[in-house]
Amino acid sequence: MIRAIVTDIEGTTSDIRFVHNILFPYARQHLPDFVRDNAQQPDVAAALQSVREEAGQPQADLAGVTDILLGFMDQDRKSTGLKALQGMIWRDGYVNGNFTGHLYPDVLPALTRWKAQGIELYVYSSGSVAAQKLLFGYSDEGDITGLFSGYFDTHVGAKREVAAYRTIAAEIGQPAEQLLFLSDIHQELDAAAEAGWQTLQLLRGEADSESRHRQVTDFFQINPESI
Ligand SMILES: CSCCC(=O)C(=O)COP(=O)(O)O
Ligand SMILES: [Mg+2]
Repeated sequence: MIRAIVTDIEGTTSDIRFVHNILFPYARQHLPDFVRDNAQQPDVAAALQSVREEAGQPQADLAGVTDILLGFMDQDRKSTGLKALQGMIWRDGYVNGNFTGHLYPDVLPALTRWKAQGIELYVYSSGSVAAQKLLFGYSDEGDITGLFSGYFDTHVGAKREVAAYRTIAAEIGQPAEQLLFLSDIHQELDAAAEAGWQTLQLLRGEADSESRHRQVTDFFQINPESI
């Protein structure tokens, strides 16, 4: 019996093209000014220092750390410091109405149904918890953050690491076999399965013949009672 569902965002609840064609370019465009204007704020300073350490350049000046961040963006590196800064930059974009968080049309009805069935809903994304709350708070369907009982980001570990799923299970407080992870990336599902979780792969685009996980093309095909 599934007690909680944990969902990925990019490629699962939301179109990869929204993240890569809207969010990432917005963050890239505003990053230099944001770093220059906010570097003294404690949360920004902490994220910048984390990026410097991750790059092995603890003394990098603001121009240097900005270059490091632009390089991390080019690599789509799931850096906790970069992700924190992206979330801070996206806030203005959401609040000013430049964009809303993309949701596939099947997502809200399914989440609402599962919640009504007594299943707790959580998010696990490489995007920071703040960025997750913005995407769902300013979504195409309005503020749907009330559906979620909690959010996890790379502070619990990377999404391809088994330990991250053990940590999340402990925080949710349910046995791993009663947790269902939804993701488009089979390597993330491999890690969750190794931690004892149930898994389902969302195929929103291309097929994935290397995957050993059950596959669906939308949330409507998911019945937690039959897993
Ligand atoms: C929170 S929306 C932005 C998502 C993001 O920054 C990202 O890197 C995608 O990560 P995911 O783990 O959702 O695939
Ligand atoms: Mg994904």
